[in-house]
Amino acid sequence: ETQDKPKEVMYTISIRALSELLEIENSYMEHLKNYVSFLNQKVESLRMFINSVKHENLLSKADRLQYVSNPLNSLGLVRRAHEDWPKLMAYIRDSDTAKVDVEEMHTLVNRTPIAEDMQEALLGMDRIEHFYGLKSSDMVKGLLAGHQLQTRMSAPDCLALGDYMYNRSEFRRSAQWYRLALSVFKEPQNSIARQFYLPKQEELRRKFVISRLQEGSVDSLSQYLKELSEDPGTPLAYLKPKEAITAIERGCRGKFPPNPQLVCRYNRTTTPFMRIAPLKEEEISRNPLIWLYHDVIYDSEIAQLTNLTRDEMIQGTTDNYTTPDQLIRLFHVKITEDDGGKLDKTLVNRMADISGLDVGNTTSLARINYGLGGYFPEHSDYKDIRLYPELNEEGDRLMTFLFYMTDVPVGGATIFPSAQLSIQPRKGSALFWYNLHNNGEPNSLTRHAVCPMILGNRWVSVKSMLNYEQMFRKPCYR
Ligand SMILES: O=C(O)CCC(=O)C(=O)O
Ligand SMILES: [Fe+2]
Repeated sequence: ETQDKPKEVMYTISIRALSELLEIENSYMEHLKNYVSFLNQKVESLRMFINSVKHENLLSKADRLQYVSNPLNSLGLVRRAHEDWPKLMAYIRDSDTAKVDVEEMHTLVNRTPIAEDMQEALLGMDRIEHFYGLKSSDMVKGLLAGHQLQTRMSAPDCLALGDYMYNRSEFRRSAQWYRLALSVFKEPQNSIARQFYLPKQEELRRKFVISRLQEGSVDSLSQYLKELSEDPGTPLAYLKPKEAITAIERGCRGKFPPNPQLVCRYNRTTTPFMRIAPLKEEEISRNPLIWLYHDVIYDSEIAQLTNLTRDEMIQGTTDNYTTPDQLIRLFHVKITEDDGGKLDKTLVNRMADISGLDVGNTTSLARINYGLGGYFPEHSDYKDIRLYPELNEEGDRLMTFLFYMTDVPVGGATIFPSAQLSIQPRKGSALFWYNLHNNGEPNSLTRHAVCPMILGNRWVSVKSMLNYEQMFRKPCYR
């Protein structure tokens, strides 16, 4: 436990890092396989030894006396006791090959997630279930928001979620997960899990009933026991009023009205560049002003931008942003300063060409990778100069430019809850919006969020441009 962990210990908050954890598991399994084949050899040798010393028919005292009356038998017996037994004990105890594997496995265990990582993974699953209003019995079967995966959840997974929900006082949900754990646990392929992780079935039943009692009453005990015997797909009754769904949740569930098709055209006019290389441009909204562009970043550029090692990225948290509420981990991020690589400059110049804005000494480019159930709560990219007078020098963040570097098949939309807009990432697209009104005041309709990730590997590249640099370039939109 006390061994030093690597600097960046979280895996769950970026898919890139999770793939590293998978590599670690692969080598763990390699050593475990070696160890098992070593054990097999050992078992084989020991079995041979046992077979060479057969005493089955020496059950009575008379038989035994007869046996040792034979000097060859007695010699063998004494020699085995003197020479073979201690050798066997040493053989059973250790072996250099096994030691190496066991030590390696210890090292790998020390590199694997800390308790926080486990909590983060459970939180991610919690969001997926809650934000999208999914049924736990669907999730167990790999059915996520209408998308069928070839993966099923195990009984220990269900139990972990049950305990997690219970500890967060989500008692209806914990009861559902416990009931699911019970039913998955009965499946034959879970026999190992049964031995390793699961409390007895009775314990799970008890946890279910306690969860129900937390919100219900002892008078209804027989009803809860009846629920327990029902199919785990039957939703449990609400014993507490159901919470209303929030605007963000509605947006993430695809309940916003479809984005109005305002204009879709080839832009040939904003800058001289666009007359040579016209862009597929969609006007998404007039207030706030939002445009979406397609095919503005090449696959080769994306490959280069997303080729980052663990050491190069840091953990992004909400305290770096204007999110009001709780501190949460957002993603892994790499921030390139203004004098960053050649490719960064290319991208920044492209943003300037597309937007017609001067990107001068802009804020830095961030490359971001989201993780399991990764979520960015509602926030603004502007800070509001009236609240932060120190921004007077450079001005607030006039606009935000977002490159989508991957497709996100399920979940992970960028949404503007007040403006009721939702944009699904498409590889190579870019989203661009004004955070401020023409008079420089913040437009609160630009507050935005990222819906919890369900399926995929979400990479974006983001940059903001500051207001005062634009004095001579910003066209006045109305
Ligand atoms: O990932 C996204 O879609 C949005 C990122 C974002 O809002 C930000 O970096 O400020
Ligand atoms: Fe943002």
